[in-house]
Amino acid sequence: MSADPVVPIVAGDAAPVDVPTAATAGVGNTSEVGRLRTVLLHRPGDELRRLTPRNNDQLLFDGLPWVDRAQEEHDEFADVLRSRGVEVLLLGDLLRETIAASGAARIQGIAAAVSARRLGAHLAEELAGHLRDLAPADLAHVLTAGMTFDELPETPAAATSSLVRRMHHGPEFAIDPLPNLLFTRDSSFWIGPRFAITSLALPARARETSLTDLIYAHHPRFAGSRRAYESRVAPVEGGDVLLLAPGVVAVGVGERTTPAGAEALARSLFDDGLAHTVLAVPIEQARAFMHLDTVCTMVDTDAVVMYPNIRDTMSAFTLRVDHGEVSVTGARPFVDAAADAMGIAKLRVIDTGLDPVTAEREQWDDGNNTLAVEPGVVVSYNRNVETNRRLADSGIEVLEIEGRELGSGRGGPRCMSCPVARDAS
Ligand SMILES: NC(=O)NCCC[C@H](N)C(=O)O
Repeated sequence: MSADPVVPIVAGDAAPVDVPTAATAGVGNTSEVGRLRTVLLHRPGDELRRLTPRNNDQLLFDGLPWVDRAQEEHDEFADVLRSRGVEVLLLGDLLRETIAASGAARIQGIAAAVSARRLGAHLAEELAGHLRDLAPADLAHVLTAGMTFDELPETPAAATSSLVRRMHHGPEFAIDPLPNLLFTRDSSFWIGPRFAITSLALPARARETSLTDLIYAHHPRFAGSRRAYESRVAPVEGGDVLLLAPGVVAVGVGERTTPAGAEALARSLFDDGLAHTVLAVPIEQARAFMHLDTVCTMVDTDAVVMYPNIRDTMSAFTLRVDHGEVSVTGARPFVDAAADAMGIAKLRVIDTGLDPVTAEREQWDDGNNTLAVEPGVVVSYNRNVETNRRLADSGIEVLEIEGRELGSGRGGPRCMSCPVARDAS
């Protein structure tokens, strides 16, 4: 496998490091706002049709989306990105192609989905055998939408010899669906020329990474790409990871990413020369603030939009490496720590000036969860009228999309996108 070519970077007051550039054409990402070239989305499918009033909380949705309408909204989102010259990769397509191209990927996906703990060894083996024979599109469907006991293949032996099958109710899941695949931001991210497979904190999402993992490992599109961050020990979710500038990474620590996860990620990025500074940003352990990108996203090379109600309290610990030793300093105000690490005089916080109640409502509806397609141009849900108006008043171009149904999963444009390639900003 080829080594990553390197370019020296110096940012802020940190020691210069060599940050690798892309070794594989069409991948690589060192910024939140550089012109977006390629992005990974997931068009929501039948996995959303699995949501019921009985399981939506556990599956991390706040309601039951109208699925056809959610798909239309998602198509509009993808079209807005395409209209800006962005190549849109769809996870469902990549999954199908990967399974078609690689027997190892097929086995890997099945192994992660079929649990002997739930099904018992006998039924698990039988189901795995059935899945191994499915056409790629059908297997991809099972891996994303899951399978109920009612949908298990009929075999004479299973009807008589599987207690598990006899005792489970038909609509229960033999394989859980993955409705949160929609939020491609969280299960992987690209940093420099490499992809990182994250480690998702909650059981409802844990299996998502088995799919991103097999796609990056086996899809021909990513041949030659190398992995960053191998640790599965502690949770790290992509929504908590912001690439503030080349070599400077902010990591939210709260409901999902833990201190151990942030530290493991930092050490791994330092070891691979992918970062010289990591800012660990404490965020409240609450559903409304589940990831750093629910309260703060970059809208320009030196500007963020931030939930006003935390603006004065957001802080950061600074992690750096010097001669092989990691040092942790702070905590100090996030904007100051970020500006120093980025080597800029000031990190601008767009002044949305909203009253606390409007701010709280629009934060809940992902008003601060913008996706930049180039510096100063972001995608946002249209329902966040006041936040979007303030962004526009500050010179940020806002490309509005409908999020009435998509928003029921509690994620906005940044959550629903995993940039694979951006220009340097
Ligand atoms: N980066 C993000 O904030 N992603 C949104 C994830 C929403 C999903 N329903 C979850 O609770 O994990």
